[in-house]
Amino acid sequence: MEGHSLDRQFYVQLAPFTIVSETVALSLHKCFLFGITSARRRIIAAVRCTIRIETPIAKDGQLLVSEDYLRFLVQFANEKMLSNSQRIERFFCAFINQVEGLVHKEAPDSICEANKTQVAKSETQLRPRSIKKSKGCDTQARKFLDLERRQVGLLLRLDEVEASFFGPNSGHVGVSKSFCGMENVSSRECKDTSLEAVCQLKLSLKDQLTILNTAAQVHQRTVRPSNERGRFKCIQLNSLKASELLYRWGHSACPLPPSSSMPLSSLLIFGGYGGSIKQGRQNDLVLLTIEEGKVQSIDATNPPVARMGHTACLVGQDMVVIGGRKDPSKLLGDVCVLRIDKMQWTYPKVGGAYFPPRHRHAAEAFGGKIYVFGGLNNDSVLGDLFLLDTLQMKWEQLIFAELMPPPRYSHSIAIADKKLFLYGGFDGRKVYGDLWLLDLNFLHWRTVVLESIPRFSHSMTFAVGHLVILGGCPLTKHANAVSFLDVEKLEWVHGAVDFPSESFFVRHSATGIGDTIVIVGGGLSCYAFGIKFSPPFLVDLPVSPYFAGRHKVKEFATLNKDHYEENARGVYFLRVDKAHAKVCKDHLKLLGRLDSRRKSTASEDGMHILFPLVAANGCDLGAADPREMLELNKAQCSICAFDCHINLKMVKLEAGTPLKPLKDPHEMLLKALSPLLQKHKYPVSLLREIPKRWERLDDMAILPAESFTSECWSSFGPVVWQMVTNCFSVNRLARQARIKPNSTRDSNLVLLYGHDGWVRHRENGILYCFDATKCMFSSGNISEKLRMAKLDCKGETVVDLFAGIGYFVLPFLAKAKAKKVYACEWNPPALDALRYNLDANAVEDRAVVLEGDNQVTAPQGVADRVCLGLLPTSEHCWGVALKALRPDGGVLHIHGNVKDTEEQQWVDHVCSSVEVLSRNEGRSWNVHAAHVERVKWYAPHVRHLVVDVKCVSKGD
Ligand SMILES: C[S@@+](CC[C@H](N)C(=O)[O-])C[C@H]1O[C@@H](n2cnc3c(N)ncnc32)[C@H](O)[C@@H]1O
Repeated sequence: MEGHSLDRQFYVQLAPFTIVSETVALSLHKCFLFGITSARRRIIAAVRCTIRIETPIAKDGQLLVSEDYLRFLVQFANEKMLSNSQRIERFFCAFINQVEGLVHKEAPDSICEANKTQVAKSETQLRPRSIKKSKGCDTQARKFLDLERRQVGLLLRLDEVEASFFGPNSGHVGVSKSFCGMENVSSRECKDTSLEAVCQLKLSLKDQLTILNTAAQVHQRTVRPSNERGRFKCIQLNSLKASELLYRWGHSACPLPPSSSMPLSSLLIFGGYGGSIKQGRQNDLVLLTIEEGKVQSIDATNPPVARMGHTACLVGQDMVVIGGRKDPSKLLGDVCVLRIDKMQWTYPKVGGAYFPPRHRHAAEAFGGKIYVFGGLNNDSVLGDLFLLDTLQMKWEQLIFAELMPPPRYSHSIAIADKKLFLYGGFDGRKVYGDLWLLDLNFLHWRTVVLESIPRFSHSMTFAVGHLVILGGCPLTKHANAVSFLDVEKLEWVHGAVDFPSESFFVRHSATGIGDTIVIVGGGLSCYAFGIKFSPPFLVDLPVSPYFAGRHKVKEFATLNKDHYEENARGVYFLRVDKAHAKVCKDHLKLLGRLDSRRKSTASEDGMHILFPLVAANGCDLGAADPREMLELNKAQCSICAFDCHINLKMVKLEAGTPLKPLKDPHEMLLKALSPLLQKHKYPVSLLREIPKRWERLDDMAILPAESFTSECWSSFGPVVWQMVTNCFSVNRLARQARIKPNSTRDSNLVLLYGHDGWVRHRENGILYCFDATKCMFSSGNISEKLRMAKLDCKGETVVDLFAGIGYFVLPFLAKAKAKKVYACEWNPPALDALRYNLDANAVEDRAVVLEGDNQVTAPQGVADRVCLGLLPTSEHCWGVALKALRPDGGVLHIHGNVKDTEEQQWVDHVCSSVEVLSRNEGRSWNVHAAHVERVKWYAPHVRHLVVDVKCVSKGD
């Protein structure tokens, strides 16, 4: 910042890395950039990172912060800048590898080492980083890329562009104007590569696209799949009229089976980001008729909000759209249904479990149900599996005993042969190349250990008996690679598609229709110039010798066939005589073996009860010995009051009774966790540590203190906590503990899963934000907060001697409309939260925060009302409270924990003590208990009481 006169408003801004690049997210994750940008007349000094913080540092020529602070910021920014430059170095090293490959037309691996030396050399030449002035522009030279000299570079121009990067390693490419300029100089074989010359270059859009296409060529040449089985012809559909309607990404594409109204195979494309004139999120429908090669916009009544990153599945005559993102701040969790025959959108009411909003999830329909996995919910990467029953329009969350796929987004799922395949994705750090398989009969996950390449934002579709995987990030590996997974043999084969060089398949859609794959949209994002979309393509598979003659296992018409019928697989029941039914049921429940989604039933002879069993770990229940399976050895039988000789029999009923959705999280957890304990040979008695009740604060479930206390639970790693958070539909998990009996009443909450304990909780229209691991929050006090909120405190001054995070201060101000509240508090985390909450509820102008011991800080003679919300007692502060009251009296709200047999004595004791204390203070007041509020049970036989003590001047 040296050298700038501070004549405008300056900010130090810690802002998100707005290139929003998947490259950047990968290779520069959590990196920082520091720079000064000028936006109109405002100049911003910015440190870019993943969290946005903006600090004004100067205004109208005046520094708003101390020089020391400014120095600290600059030093901080420089540190970030340094670590960032090291990351950029690695990024450029990867880039130059690609460039060398292009220039030498060699495989890049062979020159990697040479490049490292090259980069190191060019780096020494290019340092130090000084600001050079050129005519008419203020330019800071950093590094640059000169293809002829094979040097890496980046130019930072402060007057036009902040800084951006050109990255072949992803679906997004950031190009700074200055960088393009350098590339442009090179491609035109211009000898003058001085910085000044580069700065003065003005690029046309055509030049910019040339740069992008050059990058594409770099990618194309790098792909050489090892076990390549063929190259596939690709027909570009840019002859299509109005094909720019298909220039979009993050959209959905549903194959429509031929029908009387639409006799030809077609694709129905919905939403996404694109647009030929003005780009943005879309809510339009486009029909692509494959055989005719026709693209047309379709009108439908009552369309939903525009979105991208949603899913659309075909169920019968309905296209069911789920979720997506309306804009960066608005995630959607809605279900929109398009009646295809009427082209009419409807919005059914969806019941069942809570389905958290999300985008970049994956969904697939089967048997009238839509399976939805993962996605992004703001910063939370989801790993849940939901099932939407489109007949009943009900969400159900499926909970799994075994390991399930870790959370991710931009992955893909497909269903074939009653198996759900899940592949790839990204969790913000790791790119996944794992393939998971969910058996839809037994709802059992397993991983398929196969050679596969990590990727995300790719596509997966079904064609010629294979799952076909195309495109995705990182681009260097997948630009034209296509992978096939034989769903019967679970074998991979790889091939390559002859795409034209300027096509990029990231966030595109690929739909298998017979032996053809239809690719729509996708592209690359460029920071400086927007998105370059790919034209639509058809890939014909049977031209490859590998696939020629292979039978088409699934045609798209059958794959997408609407079959609502309930899965009629056989279901195993445990038969037990009626006398032992209850104890058997309890034991099955405890083991998590009772399939509570099915009904128990009486046998035909009326003598027995049949309990439906959950299949565990894929074991064949038909072959299982019921006694062994239920761990009914002698010891167990005595524990669970089982008669060892009880007659148990396994019975298979061919048609399963209809599934009832699992609702109770306790039941869901029993089902999910008992096989885990069994597998690791832990005693089933540990299941008693699974909580039956819990509290919810924000997206955190707070479990009772006695939950999951055995060490075995944490020994499983995060998997158990993930299951529990899935069951409660939350992202964080904590275990309650008794509030510390210290003077600050600290929280003892243990965070079991999640990043931090900061929660936002809204109650009675008031926002309470605090760190739940540091500050207590008693939801049992809600009645008292409501009571205080209902008081009419207009014109009153209130003193809260134990303000905490603002439990009562906020109701007094926001609801009871007190004129002023003095808030005494001495605990720093509570003070942070209190100040935040006053501000967040816009009542800070009527609050005075008094930091420190209330014995010292409390005001005197000002209050109409004093609140003493401390447990177990606030007796040591009654004197301070009396002094705070106005000379003519007022009301004290005195809290205390009181034995249920001693309530009246306590009230009498409070009143007489207050009277004595007031007399000692020289006040002449009548003291009486105007009301006693029973707030909650604090412990067995101990109540949290509040007595309203009225002190009235004797003269009144
Ligand atoms: C957390 S609230 C109590 C809320 C609730 N009624 C309860 O006790 O269950 C009590 C707050 O008073 C604060 N506190 C206790 N003694 C104090 C003192 N002498 N001066 C200022 N703050 C005090 C604690 O730091 C704490 O934040």
